[in-house]
Amino acid sequence: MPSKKALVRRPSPRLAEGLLTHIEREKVDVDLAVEQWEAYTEALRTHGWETIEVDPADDCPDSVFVEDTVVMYRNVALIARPGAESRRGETEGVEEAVASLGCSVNWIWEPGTLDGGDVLKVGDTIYVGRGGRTNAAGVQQLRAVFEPLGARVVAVPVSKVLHLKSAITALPDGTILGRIPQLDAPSLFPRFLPVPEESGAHVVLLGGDKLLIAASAPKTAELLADLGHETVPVDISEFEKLEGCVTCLSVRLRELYV
Ligand SMILES: NC(=O)NCCC[C@H](N)C(=O)O
Repeated sequence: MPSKKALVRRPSPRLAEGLLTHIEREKVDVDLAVEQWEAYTEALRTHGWETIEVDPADDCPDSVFVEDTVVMYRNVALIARPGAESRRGETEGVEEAVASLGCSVNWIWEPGTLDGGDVLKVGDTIYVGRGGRTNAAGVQQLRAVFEPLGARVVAVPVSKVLHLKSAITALPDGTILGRIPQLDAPSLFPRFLPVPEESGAHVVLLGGDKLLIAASAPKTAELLADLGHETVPVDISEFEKLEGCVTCLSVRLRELYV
């Protein structure tokens, strides 16, 4: 059954201590971040999504980036094993949340590591980035869970950005959005639309032609509007300072059977 529920997680008071890999640290305004998070969740609700708050994980600075903790395929959840040890404490609350929604639950086990930000679904194709956070064992375990359900898993090397979805996401028609210089192997993607801004590579599909996009990507928003999409900009500047993007602040559950 189609469903429109989205998991979100309130920012930790320790947000400003979040991990950084590819950018320099800038001061994060935690109060502003909370306001931006409220506006982000409100934008989801305005477009028909029921937001479900996972119990906060205040000791984990990066816990607001809830996308990294679980991968959903239909009603099957795969609990991640974050590549960064400081993020491992984030998964417990998410496991409880998906189990209470009636999802069947699987886990990435040691020695596997996998971050949800490395997983992009386009129809029944699941692209998985093998990079700084997701290792080969994590890729194998993801395959073992989802291929029997009919998914085709395509592994993609990622070395230039934090996660695969830092570099690309997909439009509702499956066109991949991104910037070629950030990709190790752009030819793996069959239909590719280059975007003018780095943060323009990230869209959240809200349903129909509606796309949530960062306010920091106005030229991309214009390009997408010109192609017939309706764009919904949200300011997530404080999360961008921590290598976050619009996708990583929620997990959309589109096919629950309960
Ligand atoms: N999926 C995502 O893009 N997640 C962003 C995570 C940012 C966080 N500071 C981290 O390094 O794990």
